[in-house]
Amino acid sequence: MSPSAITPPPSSPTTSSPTFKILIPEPLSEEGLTLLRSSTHEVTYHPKTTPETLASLLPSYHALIIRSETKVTASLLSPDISPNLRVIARAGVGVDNINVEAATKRGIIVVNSPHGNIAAAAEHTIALLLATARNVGRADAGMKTGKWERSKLVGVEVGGKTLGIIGLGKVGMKVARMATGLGMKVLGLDPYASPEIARSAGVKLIGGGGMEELLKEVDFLTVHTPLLASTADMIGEKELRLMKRTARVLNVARGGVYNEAALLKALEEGWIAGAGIDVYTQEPVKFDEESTAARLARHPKVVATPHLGASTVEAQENVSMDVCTQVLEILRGGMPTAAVNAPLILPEEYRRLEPFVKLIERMASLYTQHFARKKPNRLGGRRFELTYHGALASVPPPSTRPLTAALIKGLLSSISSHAGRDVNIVNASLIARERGIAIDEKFVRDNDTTTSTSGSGGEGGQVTLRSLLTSKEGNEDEQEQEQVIEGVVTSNDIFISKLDRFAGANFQPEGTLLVLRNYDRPGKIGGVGMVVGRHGINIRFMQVAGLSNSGGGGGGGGGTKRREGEEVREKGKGEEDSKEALMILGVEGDVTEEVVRELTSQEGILDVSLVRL
Ligand SMILES: NC(=O)c1ccc[n+]([C@@H]2O[C@H](COP(=O)([O-])OP(=O)(O)OC[C@H]3O[C@@H](n4cnc5c(N)ncnc54)[C@H](O)[C@@H]3O)[C@@H](O)[C@H]2O)c1
Ligand SMILES: O=C(O)[C@H](O)COP(=O)(O)O
Repeated sequence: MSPSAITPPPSSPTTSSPTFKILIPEPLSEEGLTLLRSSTHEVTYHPKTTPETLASLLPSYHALIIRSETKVTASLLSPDISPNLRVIARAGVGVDNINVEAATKRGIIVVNSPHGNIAAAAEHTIALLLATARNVGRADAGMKTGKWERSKLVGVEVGGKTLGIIGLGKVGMKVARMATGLGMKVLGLDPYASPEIARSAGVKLIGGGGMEELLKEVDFLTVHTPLLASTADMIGEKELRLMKRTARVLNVARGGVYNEAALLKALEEGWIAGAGIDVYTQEPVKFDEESTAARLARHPKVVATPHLGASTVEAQENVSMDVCTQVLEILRGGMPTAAVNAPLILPEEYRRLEPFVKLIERMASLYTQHFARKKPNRLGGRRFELTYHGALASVPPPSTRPLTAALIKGLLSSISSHAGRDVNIVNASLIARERGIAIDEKFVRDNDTTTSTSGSGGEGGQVTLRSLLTSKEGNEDEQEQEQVIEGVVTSNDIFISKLDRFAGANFQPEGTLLVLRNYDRPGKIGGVGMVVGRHGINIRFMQVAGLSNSGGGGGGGGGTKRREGEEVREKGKGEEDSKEALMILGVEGDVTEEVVRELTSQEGILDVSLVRL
């Protein structure tokens, strides 16, 4: 995945391997732990951390990997308790134990493993279905205490019976397919389910408002929705009273989708025949407190398991690898594959956007370091326009959020005044709004620009970053009114093709660059070479860009405009000397302030920017 997509280490060069701190306060499969330990990061694995210990540990951690028992509350997510937290990873599906809204406000990415334990959860549902139908729990408990009970434990068959499934998502659909395989008739209720997919799995989808119809008809009921405000207590007394007295219910979703008190009453008073329960409103269930959850778990008509839906070797390996991979990716500035609080970007779509993300981030960082270095606070009050040409314009992506997030990140990464927060896909637009940075995007389908990316195999393209002042301030330099950078993606590389009024050079935006604006006269290159050589700095490459014909913004083009102080230095030179050029040097070595000062004082050098990308 991306080497440099969204969240950089704090003020560290992109080439180094930073060390972050990762905390795992719950059991996690060894595969992911091994992956984490093979990285440069510091991994703390304390699988039995109490909430109090968690609060005391969190301040120094950048990543938190949890399962269902750790409650990540708004207070744990306050900046004083978790100031460094960048990512919360849920090694599983349900994120109802994480205050996702509080995380989003702080730009903390929440990721999960949406597929890793689906088969396990569906199989466990079927296990509870059969166990409930055939009294497997009670029979086993009896045998353990020496009881040979047969007549008391006569069960029912599931073949030919009707199963109602509320929530036809990943787990629900898998349960449906398994149930039809057992010869069951399946009714489904899910306002968002696709009728075609349901039909293909042999499910009869009940239309909106069909809950009553479904409850009256089913012999078994299973719920597979997430726990949300809209699904909490979805099956309560009213619903349970509608069911057949012989019906059995299953919960492998979340404690709370059935009202536990109503369920207990239904079992005690015989409105239904039994239940298979894996999840509870109180976890772990406190048996000594005789809570409703404990009474349900102990009830003779209940087959109870202690939240084992995802507890298979295979599922735990899957979720562990899924989230650990994502955590490492996020910590190195890349994109997660399953972020809960970021737009869904399919891996193939992200692969397509990745070089553009990298290009735009570098263009924006170049912008800040070249144009705004003397007045970084001037980023606010500017409008940034991203114009996409070529492949991105011909087939626009479903979401450009990675691109605009890369813009904000690039603009702000070289100045550390964005309230200590990392910029990422989750919080980029919020940070931009706070800083008064406006962003526009345009797609231009012009054949000319695609030809400029020849060799790109159709996946290349050009991006123009144009920055405009939203309000003209009294003493604003005319050259600051509109500033332009153009960049190009070819199949393998990214280049800057135009910087301000200067084009004709194609340089790779990486490493340390010296950008010198000079009068286009002989001898300049030699003078610059002497200065950097004297300071032991190697020149990796050198490119010269001339004034572009179009002018391209930057104060109206033409190239004859001088900035304050320039005329004094150039006094006495002829008019032909005033034509400007841009020299871009890729350098290696310690470029100090002194080097920049010396270069600036060279005759005919108008301006020097030191850019680190
Ligand atoms: N017991 C376990 O160990 C275990 C393991 C895995 C998943 N789960 C739980 O299973 C649940 C489902 O997981 P999933 O991966 O299938 O999720 P999913 O997002 O793929 O599916 C959820 C489905 O619920 C539907 N839904 C939402 N509100 C609804 C409503 N009011 N009425 C009917 N349908 C509604 C959605 O449209 C969606 O199709 C989650 O709560 C998850 O935490 C539990
Ligand atoms: O939502 C889930 O993925 C399951 O409930 C699994 O929870 P667990 O990771 O605590 O087993």
